Order: sequence, then structure tokens, then C-alpha cells
Amino acid sequence: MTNSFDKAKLANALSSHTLKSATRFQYGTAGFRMEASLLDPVMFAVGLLAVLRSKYHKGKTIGVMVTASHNPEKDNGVKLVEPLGEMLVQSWEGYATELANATSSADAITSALESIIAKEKIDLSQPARVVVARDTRPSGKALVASLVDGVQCLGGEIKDFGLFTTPQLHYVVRCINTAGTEDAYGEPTEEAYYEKLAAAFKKITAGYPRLSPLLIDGANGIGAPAMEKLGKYLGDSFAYQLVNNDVVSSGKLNHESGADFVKIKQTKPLGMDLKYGQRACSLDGDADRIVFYFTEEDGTFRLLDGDKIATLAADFIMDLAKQANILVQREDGSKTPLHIGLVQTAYANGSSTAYVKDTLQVPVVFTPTGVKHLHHAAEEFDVGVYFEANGHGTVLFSPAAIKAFKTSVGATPAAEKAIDALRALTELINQAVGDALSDMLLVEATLTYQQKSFAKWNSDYTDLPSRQEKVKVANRANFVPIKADTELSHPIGLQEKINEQVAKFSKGRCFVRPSGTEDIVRVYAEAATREETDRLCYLVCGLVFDGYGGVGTRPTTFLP
Ligand SMILES: CC(=O)N[C@H]1[C@@H](OP(=O)(O)O)O[C@H](CO)[C@@H](O)[C@@H]1O
Ligand SMILES: [Mg+2]
Repeated sequence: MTNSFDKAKLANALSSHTLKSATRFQYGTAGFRMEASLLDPVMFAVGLLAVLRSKYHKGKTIGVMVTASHNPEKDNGVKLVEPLGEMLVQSWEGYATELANATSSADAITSALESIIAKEKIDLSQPARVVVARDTRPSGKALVASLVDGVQCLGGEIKDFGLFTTPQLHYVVRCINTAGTEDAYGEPTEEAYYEKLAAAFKKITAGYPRLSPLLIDGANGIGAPAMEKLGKYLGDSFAYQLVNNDVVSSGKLNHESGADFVKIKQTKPLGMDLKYGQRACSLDGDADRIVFYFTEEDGTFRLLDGDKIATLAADFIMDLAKQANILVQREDGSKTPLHIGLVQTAYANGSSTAYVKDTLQVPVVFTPTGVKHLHHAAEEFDVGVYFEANGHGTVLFSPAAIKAFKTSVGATPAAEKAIDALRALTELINQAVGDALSDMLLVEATLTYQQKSFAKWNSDYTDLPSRQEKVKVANRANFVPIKADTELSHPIGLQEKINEQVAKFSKGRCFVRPSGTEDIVRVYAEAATREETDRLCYLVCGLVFDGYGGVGTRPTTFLP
């Protein structure tokens, strides 16, 4: 066991990355995220932490993704990925914050490192392996270089995969760490990723007529070139037309395009000519989110968001499991039907929750916002379907469920076909993390298998009108969410005022929570009609702004 490191080497390496401003860093919902020009010391600190995390896992490979997802192009960010492709454990988020803020001096960083090494009893004689990738942001390359300095000064090995989607980085991390085991996830290469998805998609859709071409909005980000490559592997099995694929021209990334824009504005992206009868989807800047949409004949925009993707997937998998009569081996020796569950957040549309519970008769679990929370809750089921309303999510299969699919023998040709489809779904769906390309193929495979149109899919249930707004406040830390983000415990008194407003509206629901990724609080509202929804939302925005620290000019939309 070694617990000492070369302090002179650390001090020397830090001297090129010293924090010079008064910025305070915080590892939040999606890692560190801010204006790219501030990130250099953070990247160096993350390099150090990745080495410690790898040594802690006895040399398992840790992933680092450099991206700011749907944020504007000038921003960037970084997040750490655990050996099986999950997000960094919460107990280490504090260490990330401490290290990043200790980059102001050699003494501070040395003592921060020593304290983590002691607390976590890290044996520095263990090897350390780190892999890194980045999205298309122009700032990414230099930030990776700062990370490399951090990794190397503590003697870690680093492999740079260059340009990747976030889910591709999670995929290779899981592949590397499961290689040679019975859970081997695949070859850790970009090509193998495309091959795996394309082969599974072809298996499920073989013999069915192809759907009409899908319009894909690449948000002018990494999803666009990745889609072009995936398209080559899919060949004739999938027809699509890519728009917003200009990753070179600066300033266009996510600009009035991408999944976040489409979800929040409930309109088609810039750069897409969406005609009646066409089907479309939008990826976000790092291709881990997707939403689908179409227009009615009268031009009405219809969004098929994460809630709709979750219900489509859960319904499909339940149907297949029923046809295949899948029974799962339990620890007590019994065999029982597949246990499917759905995980949502407070942002899920109320109609979707009612549909899942009442029509699909599937249990729903609610967690706070942020996929790491949903992911853990989904692991409790044989098949855990989790999606945030914004289109970020996936489906998890338990080892027992995968085993049941592998060993089941169909009693009829129809049952055999359903089993084959279930097996292929476990290959098609990214088990590590929500993945826009994998989710896109999941939706398209389901719709092809069921020969279902977007309109038919949309008619499963009717969304309640909803509105999401942001309020700029002096200190968002004053807002403390409880009950899976549906209520606030602080500031004292605000929740009662929100409740008073909600009670005035038919089917009213409204909650306020601080964002983990932006310096604002979010207000979400639902009610029976569009007018009532907007009124409820803007009344609560006004309440927050006027009584609880609103800053800047009061937006004219806020009520009363
Ligand atoms: C309402 C909303 O969409 N919130 C998003 C957003 O988090 P906030 O904490 O709300 O800023 O970014 C997260 C990371 O991408 C994502 O997981 C989450 O769903
Ligand atoms: Mg994203």
C-alpha cells in the first residue's frame, strides 16, 4: 500500500492550470458545466480525481466526457463515468468539487488530494486507466489536454477517443471493464457500437415494410456525424434524412435546434422543413436525448417526448413478454412473470402517469430530477423503463431477465419470434446510459414491428397542457426541494402560496425547484387548458420573482 505521490511534480503540473479567478466550482446534476474559458483548472482537477477513482477500483477504467450537452456552444463541461458506464457515485461528487476549488495553489491541491486518499484508503501503487472523449465544441480539444496533464502527473494512463457522443463514451467504458467476463458488453470501438445497434435493429425489423424516412435534427452537434456513420451500417433497413448537421460552422450548435429547444418551445427546429405526413426527431448536443414530433393537417405541432417513448417501450416489451410467456427464475427457486416498472420525475406529464398506472397497469416510481436517480430506481425491476420527459432515458434489463430471454424456448412460432425480438432489444438498448441513437432505433423498431404511425402512437393518451419557465433569482440555494422535487421545504411559506394558486385550477399541478445545471429556478405547471396552464405558471413565476429574490428586469409575462 502506497499513499504518497510526487508533490513537486504535482506543483509543477498545476502551475500551468492554476485557478486565477474567484470562481467557485460545483459538481452538479451533470458534472461541471460553465463557460468554457473558466474550465481549464477544473479539467486538471478532474484528471487527478479520475486517477484516484481508477486506483480505488483497482485499475478499472474510468471515463471522462467533455461536453455541455444542450447548452450554448460557448459553454463546456465535464463528467466522470464509472466502470460499468454509470454516472459518478454521489459520494465522490463532493471530492470533485473540493479538488476543483483547490486548484488555486499547490498547497491547497496537495492537501485536498491527501485528504481524499486517506478517507477512501486509496492504494496509489494500483494502476490507473482513464479514457476521454469530447463533443464537437471548439473548446474541447484544449480542455482534453488539461485533463491529460492531470492524469499523467499522478502516473495514470490515458486514451483519447477524440469525438464521441456521450453514450458512446459510456459504451466503451463498459466494454473495456467487462471484457473477458460473462457480462462482456462488446468491442470497445466506435465501429463495434454501430455494428451492434444496426445488427439488433435489423433482427427486430426483418420482414416488415420499412417506415417512411425519419427527419433527424442533429442540433449541429456530434449526433449528426455519428448518425451518418450509423446510417451506413443500417443500410436499407432504415430510411432517414439528416438536417442541422453543420458541426464545423461556429455558433450553430444547439442554436434554435435540438431536443431541448424542441421540447421547451414545443415547435420544430430552425433548419427543418416539416410537412404534414412527415415524421421527425431531434437529438441534443451530445446525443443522449431525443424527442419525436410531427404536425397535424392543420399545422398543429405534436410532440412525442420522453414520457411517450417510455410508454411505447414498456407496452412493446410487455406485449412481447406475454406472447413469449417469459418466466423469470427467482432466488427462492420459483419462476414468475417478468416484472416491468416505469420510473418518472415530477416533469412527467400527468396524463402519462395516469395512462401507465390505469391502462398499462405498470407500477410507476418517482425520483428527483437527473438520470442517475432514475437509473438506480430502474435497477429494481426485471425491466426498468426510465425516461425524463425531456427525452433522456433508457431501458434496463436485470441479469435474471436477460437469462430468461436467453434460455426461453417458444412454444409456437409466434412465441419464438417474440423471444428473438426481446433478445435483440437487449442488444439494441444502451444499458449504460440514455442514448439518442439507440433510443431512436428502439422507437423505430417498435413502430416497424407494430406498423404504427406517429399519430397512432400519439393517440395512446392526450398530454395535459404544460409549461416550463425559468426565474432568475439571487440565490437558488435558498430553494430546497423535497418529495422527489414536487414540493419545497424552503423558503418557508412559499409552498403554501403555490398550493393556494394550484387549488384554483382544474387539474392544476405546479412545482418550483432549483436547476442543477443553470443558475435559475424552474417553474413547471399543468392544468386542464392551455390558458389555465399558462396563467398558473406565470402566477407562480411572479410569486417567486416578487417575493423570493428575483433579479434583473421582471419579465412582462409574469403575473399578476
Ligand atoms: C427539467 C429538465 O429538463 N431538467 C434537466 C436539467 O437539469 P436541471 O437540474 O433541471 O437543470 O439537465 C439535466 C442534465 O442534462 C437533466 O437530467 C434534467 O432533466
Ligand atoms: Mg445531453
